[in-house]
Amino acid sequence: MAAKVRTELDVGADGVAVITIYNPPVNSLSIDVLHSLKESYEEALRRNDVKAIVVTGKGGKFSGGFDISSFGGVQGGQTMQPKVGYIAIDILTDTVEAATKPSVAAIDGLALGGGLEVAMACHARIATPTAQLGLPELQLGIIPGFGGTQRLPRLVGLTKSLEMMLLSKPIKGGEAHQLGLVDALVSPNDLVNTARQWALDIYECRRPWIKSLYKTDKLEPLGEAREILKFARAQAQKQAANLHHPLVCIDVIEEGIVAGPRAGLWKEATSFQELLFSDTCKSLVHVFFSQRATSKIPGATDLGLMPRKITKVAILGGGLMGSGIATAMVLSNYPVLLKEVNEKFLTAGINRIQANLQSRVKKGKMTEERYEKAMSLVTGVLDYERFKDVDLVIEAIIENVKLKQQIFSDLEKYCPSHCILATNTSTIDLNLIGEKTKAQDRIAGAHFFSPAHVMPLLEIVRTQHTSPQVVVDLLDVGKKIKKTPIVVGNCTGFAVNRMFFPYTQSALFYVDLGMDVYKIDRACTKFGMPMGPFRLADLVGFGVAVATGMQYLENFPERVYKSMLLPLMMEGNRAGEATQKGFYKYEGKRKATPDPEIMKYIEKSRSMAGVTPDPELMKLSEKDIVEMVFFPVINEACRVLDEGIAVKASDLDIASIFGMGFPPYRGGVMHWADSIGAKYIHGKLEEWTKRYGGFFKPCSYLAERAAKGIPLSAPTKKVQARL
Ligand SMILES: C[C@H](O)CC(=O)SCCNC(=O)CCNC(=O)[C@H](O)C(C)(C)COP(=O)(O)OP(=O)(O)OC[C@H]1O[C@@H](n2cnc3c(N)ncnc32)[C@H](O)[C@@H]1OP(=O)(O)O
Repeated sequence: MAAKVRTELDVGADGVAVITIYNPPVNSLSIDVLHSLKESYEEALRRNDVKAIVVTGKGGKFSGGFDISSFGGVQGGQTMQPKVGYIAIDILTDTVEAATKPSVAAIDGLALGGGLEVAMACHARIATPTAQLGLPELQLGIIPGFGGTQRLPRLVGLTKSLEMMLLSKPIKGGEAHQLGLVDALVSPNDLVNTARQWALDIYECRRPWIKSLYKTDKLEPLGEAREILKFARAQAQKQAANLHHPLVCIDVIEEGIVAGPRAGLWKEATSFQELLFSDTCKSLVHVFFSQRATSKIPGATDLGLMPRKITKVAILGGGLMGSGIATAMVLSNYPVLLKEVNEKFLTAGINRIQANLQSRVKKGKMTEERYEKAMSLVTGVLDYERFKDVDLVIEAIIENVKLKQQIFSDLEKYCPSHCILATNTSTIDLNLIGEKTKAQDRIAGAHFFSPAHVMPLLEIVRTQHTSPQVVVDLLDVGKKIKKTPIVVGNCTGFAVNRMFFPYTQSALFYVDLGMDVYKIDRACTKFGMPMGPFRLADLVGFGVAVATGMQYLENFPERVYKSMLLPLMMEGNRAGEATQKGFYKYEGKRKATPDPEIMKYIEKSRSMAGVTPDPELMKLSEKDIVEMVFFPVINEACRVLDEGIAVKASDLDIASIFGMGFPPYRGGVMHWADSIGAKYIHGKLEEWTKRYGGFFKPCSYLAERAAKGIPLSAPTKKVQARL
């Protein structure tokens, strides 16, 4: 097939024209592909030797949907957009669905977004059991724009279609068949032939010729439909109050039900166009590509290295982190040796893995059989005897430098010479940990986030000595255990915790200055954080927060605010959620209630700090509070970039979303910062430095970019010193 041809038309002796979509890697629907689809259709409709049409995708993938990489060009005005409704109405409704010849979609692999919408415009759909069908457009800040909001409810009913669209959740071929979205399930080998026969059967009136757009049998009666839509609106607002596009999606569906599908198509087309230009869409598309870019690492993944096979993993420490990591590993079928120092701790560790897996069984995410299989992969040990054939060790013991140094020198003795020696430390400099070993090139960080089997981020840390092969291997393990990896350089706190630290630090500072704990948390959650800094401190536990604070104090004394609030509260047996009391009270399961009792600690902390409460702070709006909490985070993110700890700004966006819970629809911390502008951020930090001191001092990277008007995310030309 010539590179320019985007669909291929092949007419068989049976009179069926097979149109194959071809646009690797996922057969996305660029405007070129869509034009070519229209031309292929017109040709098939013109030709007398064609009775019926089959649409399919090349290479076992129907289509991954509209070409997301073209969004930027359209948003920036560099690419011309087709007129409103051209694709959904002119091509898919008036050419494909209204054709005088029947068409059948043959779906293998993916039929997502626009891909599924093309398939739904056909008169029947044949799929393989493993095919994925869905309308995930909302996760990109848009709504389905090729008729999906109208056809999906008519094929599977309102409730199921809302679930699929609002949660951007694809379904497998089997479920699609049960729901009626797919007419038959066949193996990949039989797919196109079955679809050909089906198309001929429709042509010869042996099967019904169905136009999805005008189906009504699956639609709930109007009154019931309105109730379902009302409930969906309430749910959408509850889940993401800052998001507008889910509500637009519901409105568009409603229009089709109330005013008819053609009116629905028009409303869909105009709304799609508007949403494409929204900040939410720009941010979410940025996140889509940034997430895929995290595993492209200069000096590692561009060297042509193949990941080595990791057959056996050992984990040191069966505490919360170690057992979580072990759970993540066995869930992806890695055999795990779990090492502890005594029987009691080992049993506790294994019990934690069991509990993690059992909770999946209870939620219906895992069968008992899978559970047994996963547990059979865990072997508990008390010494290093069985470490002679492990390929990867992950140390997950307490944050004690001396102990870690001893362990790493033991590991060097007992593990084979190719074995990767990784640590899950969240803050300690890797060069310190590896100080007593010679295996410097095999030492790396594999920093998981708690709970490790749930949280999606994996921070892979490399020192100047870590070999590129080790980075490639860890990226591969990360992919296999379904984590989003970011590769960062070595320093205290690495990238994620370095950014995280000022989040709580600034909040503690404002409390000493007179601001209300709960007001700060509320402003942050309204902004879109899953929890504010104080609720988060409760969750992490004050012990961990204070220990981390000490590491920072040692390494970055000039920008650590020495609040006494956490130590004071710990003295009063308030150490966070685990002790049932922290900044909040915890009575029911995880339910946090504000507690006026904390005032006595706050007053003491304020008097020890010797700061005078600032009455100006009481007048701040929620927007101001968010800026005061997050601008120091941006400042630190800039330092992390400047020092070469992170390779690119978009990695920090992903780190902030997956590691801190920063709202993805704001695009991550650096993307958000650029939407505000370096100049404004710099100005504010300067103002606060004058008023409150050095904690806020803007770093040189931020100052320079603000002065020159360069976006904070623009690539830095500096040599990446740490990588
Ligand atoms: C008008 C319409 O209603 C609007 C739309 O259709 S919007 C698009 C709706 N479709 C989607 O949201 C699907 C987005 N894609 C995905 O979820 C996943 O990529 C996938 C499930 C298709 C494949 O996942 P996976 O096999 O893990 O591969 P993944 O690494 O994600 O993607 C492979 C490559 O295809 C690219 N890609 C995937 N979907 C794409 C799309 N719709 N457009 C352009 N490129 C796409 C990725 O960027 C990646 O490129 P890279 O190799 O250069 O990094």
